[in-house]
Amino acid sequence: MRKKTLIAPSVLASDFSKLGDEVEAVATAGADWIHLDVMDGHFVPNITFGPPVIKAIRNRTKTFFDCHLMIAPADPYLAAFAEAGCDGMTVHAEAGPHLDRSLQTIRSLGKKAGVSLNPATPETAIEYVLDRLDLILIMTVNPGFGGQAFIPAIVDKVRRVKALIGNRPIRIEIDGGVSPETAPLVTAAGADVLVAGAAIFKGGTVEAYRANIEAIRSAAEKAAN
Ligand SMILES: O=C(CO)[C@H](O)[C@H](O)COP(=O)(O)O
Repeated sequence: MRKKTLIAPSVLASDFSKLGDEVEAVATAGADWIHLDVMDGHFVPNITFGPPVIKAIRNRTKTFFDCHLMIAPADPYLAAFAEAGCDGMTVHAEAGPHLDRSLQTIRSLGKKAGVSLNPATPETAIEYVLDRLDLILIMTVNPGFGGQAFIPAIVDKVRRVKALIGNRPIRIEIDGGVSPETAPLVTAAGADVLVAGAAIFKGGTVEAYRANIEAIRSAAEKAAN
């Protein structure tokens, strides 16, 4: 049965001077998950935040914290992110030589395990770890910055990943340049979790965030496959 499309606002586009308020606002506005972009200035050319900041905002909502770890190496920090309050942790297939071990560690910490693929990484990189996965995050921009243009060529990868996972209960998440215009392209191809930053964090009020979330959700659901 088709899964309901989940909308995960990316806090990268929020006002960091009031991060707790922003997280609470999008949760109130109907976000299904909160997407937390962790960047290390090494795996990606930008630096954001780590476990102490996640821990500080954890008590602002019970909404699922979807933690996207754009860091290398990831393994030494997984326990700290789990302790800080991440509900799911996604590591990059390109971030280290021991992806299978990273995924086993995430599940052993009692968290949902995800893997992310950069635009240039083929889906074959995850063929042998499918049974360790709860989520596959397909990047539709090169990671590091919000507000970039969606890369249309990646829609074909979404279709291939959907075919690769077969009947496994793995969610397919899209991150980068998601808007009411691009969302239908990826849900038609099989995606069921949409991360969006710039398209949601505009307007600055709960009402505006609700309208932005619903615009993506409604466009996505009409095309969902
Ligand atoms: O992971 C990211 C960048 O590495 C962001 O989550 C992503 O780019 C979302 O931002 P936007 O919707 O503004 O493109």
